[in-house]
Amino acid sequence: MGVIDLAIIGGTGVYALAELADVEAHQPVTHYGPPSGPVRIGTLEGRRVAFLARHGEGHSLPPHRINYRANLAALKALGATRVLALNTVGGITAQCPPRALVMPDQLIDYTWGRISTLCEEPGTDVLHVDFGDPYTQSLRAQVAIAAERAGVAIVEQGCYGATQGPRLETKAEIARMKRDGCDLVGMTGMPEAGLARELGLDYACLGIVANWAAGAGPDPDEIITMDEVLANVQAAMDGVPRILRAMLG
Ligand SMILES: CSC[C@H]1O[C@H](OP(=O)(O)O)[C@H](O)[C@@H]1O
Ligand code: HPA
Repeated sequence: MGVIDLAIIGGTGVYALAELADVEAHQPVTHYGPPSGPVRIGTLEGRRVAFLARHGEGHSLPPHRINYRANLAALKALGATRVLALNTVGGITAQCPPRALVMPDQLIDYTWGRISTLCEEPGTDVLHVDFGDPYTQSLRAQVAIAAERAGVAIVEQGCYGATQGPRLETKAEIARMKRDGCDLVGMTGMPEAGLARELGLDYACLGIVANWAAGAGPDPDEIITMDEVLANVQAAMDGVPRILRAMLG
């Protein structure tokens, strides 16, 4: 098993990485079960890169049904040590408008009922990992430098609020999250980040802002549609391969 220079987890609207060459599909089954779909390993800028679609390539898994443990364990078993998570998000604060790319440095977990740790089964070691900075600072720095080199604007700070979904939030929930200090809202940021830490993986998140969160935009009564979400993700994704190339090149 060779080294993987970078593993990418794609979220809503990002089901493949077209830039990868010489792609091979791997179907690992982990101690925690199978991941969301095949892990596709190919080359980019001459480096080995893995890609996994978090919700499955046909987007068949809602956020609370994703086997986050299997996804991360599969990437690790295949040789990944650093993981860049792409997360489609709603923007809550003014610096996070639709189509912005935002790399959070903090998160708040509002999810419930998900398996959120490796220490579930009897006999496994009890882990109390440090999580004060939930994203790996060195990887965040690499992404920031790459974005600058590539000339792609990203917001380098923010707090990601992870909600349970799959429904979107109420205006009151978003107002509370804003008071709590959240800049972004998504449904998959946890337990993924916590599990990555337990597995000893470097992990950072690049949030792709797809919409204003409920009540947060200039028109507080705007209805959030999947058409809007997917169109904005597609537009904002334009800069992501350039960032990846600059990270790897
Ligand atoms: C309105 S789309 C909601 C859906 O998109 C995000 O997924 P991901 O983080 O995997 O890109 C969000 O968390 C929800 O799952
Ligand atoms: N809320 C939660 N998750 C999301 C949103 C949102 O508004 N947009 C994209 N993913």
